Amino acid sequence: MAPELVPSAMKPAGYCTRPVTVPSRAYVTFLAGNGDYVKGVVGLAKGLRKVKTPYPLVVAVLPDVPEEHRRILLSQGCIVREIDPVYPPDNQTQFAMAYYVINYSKLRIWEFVEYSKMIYLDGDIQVFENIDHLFDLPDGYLYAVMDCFCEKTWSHTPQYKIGYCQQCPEKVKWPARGFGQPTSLYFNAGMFVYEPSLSMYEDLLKTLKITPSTPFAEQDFLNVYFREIYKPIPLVYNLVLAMLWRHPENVELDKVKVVHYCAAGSKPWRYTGKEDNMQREDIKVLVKKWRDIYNDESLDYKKPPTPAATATATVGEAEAVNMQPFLAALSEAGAVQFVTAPSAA
Ligand SMILES: O=c1ccn([C@@H]2O[C@H](COP(=O)(O)OP(=O)(O)O)[C@@H](O)[C@H]2O)c(=O)[nH]1
Ligand SMILES: OC[C@H]1O[C@H](O[C@@H]2[C@@H](O)[C@H](O)[C@@H](O)[C@H](O)[C@@H]2O)[C@H](O)[C@@H](O)[C@H]1O
Ligand SMILES: [Mn+2]
Repeated sequence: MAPELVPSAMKPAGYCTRPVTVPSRAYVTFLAGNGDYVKGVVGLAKGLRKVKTPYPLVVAVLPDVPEEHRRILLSQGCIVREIDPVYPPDNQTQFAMAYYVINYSKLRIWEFVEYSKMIYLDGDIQVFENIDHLFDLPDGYLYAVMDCFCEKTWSHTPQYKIGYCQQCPEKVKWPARGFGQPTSLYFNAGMFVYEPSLSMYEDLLKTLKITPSTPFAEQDFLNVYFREIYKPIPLVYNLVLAMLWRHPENVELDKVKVVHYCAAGSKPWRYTGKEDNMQREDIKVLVKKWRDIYNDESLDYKKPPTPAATATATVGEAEAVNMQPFLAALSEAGAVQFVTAPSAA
């Protein structure tokens, strides 16, 4: 994006004449603990390199991430930023997964205001095709892919109990009576496009303090907080693996750009094939695709040459994407109203 110049009419006397550069963009992920998720983040860093994005990967690490893991991430060209944990208010909630309590710390990424726009990706996500064009989506919204309510992890919810899922709203309709308002569109918080903002960051933390925690932890919280400005984007940007067996009619696997290895047993770096659905051919193919990138030494980060040489070097030409057809297609997708970019005029 060209640096913004301040129009001369607006320049008070003695105003600095250097161009005001627009803050930059980056991908961001979250790493906690000293376990094997660091492999997920290394895989993500190499996958982003493979699709030739010019934008860096920032890794928000909790204090418990060991020095050795931080060194590995730095050696893979990541920007490592330590964050303090964020804890939800004490209450007796039963999280869908006990470790979800650490995921509230994801909220710290709203504080990364040196970036004008960021794409958050879980450490168990892989980007197989360039998605840089998402950075050009109109500001003022949070963009993410709709989740699925059909896995057992949702058995605590009313929608699961009646077999309702937003992925197939016609199959079992939300009952007119007795169930209150239908759940507004609900996104998977493993991937989203957002704009860091200190005021929003402070409000998020203030709001969290008075919000009882719920089974899907920060994902539930983010869905409530952003319900007015959430804009769904197609599932090609975050294939929650359960969609393959829950809603195969909604999935065109060869068009999928981003895969989210969130189904039980699907984390590629510890896949054994023993859990339900893990012997499926498509799962085996997707795990191998992830492992091929992770093991590809040609995708390891190479320190750029001396500054003089880097003045001209390009990190890799991500193809320029004209947003209009993409946005028009989103809206034509029909199922849900997608935002369209304001006309160029
Ligand atoms: O021990 C852990 C658990 C989770 N995470 C981070 O938190 C994210 C959300 O957890 P997870 O992806 O396991 O949730 P799921 O999407 O599978 O529900 C992960 O992708 C990691 O980025 C981590 O770093 N260490
Ligand atoms: O802390 C709550 C987590 O909730 C979400 O994971 C869930 C959700 O996707 C369900 O729909 C699936 O059924 C389930 O398997 C999966 O674990 C996010 O992916 C993760 O980033 C994080 O926010
Ligand atoms: Mn995940």
